[in-house]
Amino acid sequence: MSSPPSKRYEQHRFLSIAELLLPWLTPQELSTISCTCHTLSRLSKRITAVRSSDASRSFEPLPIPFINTVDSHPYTYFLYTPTCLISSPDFARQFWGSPLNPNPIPQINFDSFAEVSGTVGCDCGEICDEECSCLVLRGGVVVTECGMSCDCELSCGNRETQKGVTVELKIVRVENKGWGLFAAQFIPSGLFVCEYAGELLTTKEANRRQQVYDELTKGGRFSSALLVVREFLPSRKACFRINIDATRIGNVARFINHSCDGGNLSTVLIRSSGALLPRVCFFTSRDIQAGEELSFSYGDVRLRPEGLHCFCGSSCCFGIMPSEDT
Ligand SMILES: C[S@@+](CC[C@H](N)C(=O)[O-])C[C@H]1O[C@@H](n2cnc3c(N)ncnc32)[C@H](O)[C@@H]1O
Repeated sequence: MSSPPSKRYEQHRFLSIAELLLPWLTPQELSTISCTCHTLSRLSKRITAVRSSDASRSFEPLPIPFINTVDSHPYTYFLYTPTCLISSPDFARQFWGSPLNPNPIPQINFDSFAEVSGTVGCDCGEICDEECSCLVLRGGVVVTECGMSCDCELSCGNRETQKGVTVELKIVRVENKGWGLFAAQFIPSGLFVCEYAGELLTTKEANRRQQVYDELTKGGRFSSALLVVREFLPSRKACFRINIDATRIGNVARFINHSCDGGNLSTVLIRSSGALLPRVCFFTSRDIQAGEELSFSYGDVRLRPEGLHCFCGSSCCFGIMPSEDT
């Protein structure tokens, strides 16, 4: 007769299974499970520490930590995507914060919707130069990059916004504003910081969600990140609109707060060869020192008495945040 497994073996097996399962849990679920025994409580604490050390969970080239000296929130939970996607109900959880495997190979199914089949890119070879047919400048700013239909590699110089977040950033808890995105190094003017990534929505769905978010915001303690960007013709008529919701699925750009003076970031719509839609990208509009908060203007201020109070602190602050008329 074989002897029963030792207590040590049972404990080891229990821990191995817990280490595989717990990184899939939300903070609420982790907190509930951590009440059940010391082992799970210790493991939950280690997962929380790993999560706070990198909001990007290795999707970006550099870690982007949460720093909080204001209250007890260690991090905000959301699903990470480095670029926009069309969400599906299957994408409901993401493995995040395993102490044993803190840098899993990120797996996201980048939808083929994004590619326009049959388009022709450049044929420069591995690396493009200023003669590249994909390169389009508007007001000195590159607005068209190489893309899926080109032969060049990701290392090509005309793909500046496709390499993820390459400047050091941190997410800092700010009095009255929740989290904010901050520079953790000097960033010169005109440099790419990050894309605004999240779920691409139809205007109908964006309107529906905005109403839900407005209601939740009234209850306090809820922060949404639904961005609407419009492109205008020289006649000032809007010709294109893109709705990106980073509230549930997004990237670090979801932490950028509003500033009434326009902030220190400018928004540029970048198109790339073969891609169906442009991407909303943030570039520094002036030199930014290490430790400065990054911000941009959320849009026209419509002074509504029920609008959120603005704490941007700029000398031209309107006192109320712009409300997007979606
Ligand atoms: C895209 S999120 C920015 C990140 C957010 N602070 C957080 O903690 O997740 C937008 C929300 O941040 C807050 N926020 C942004 N800018 C603000 C400002 N200037 N003053 C007060 N709250 C601000 C509002 O709650 C707003 O709905």
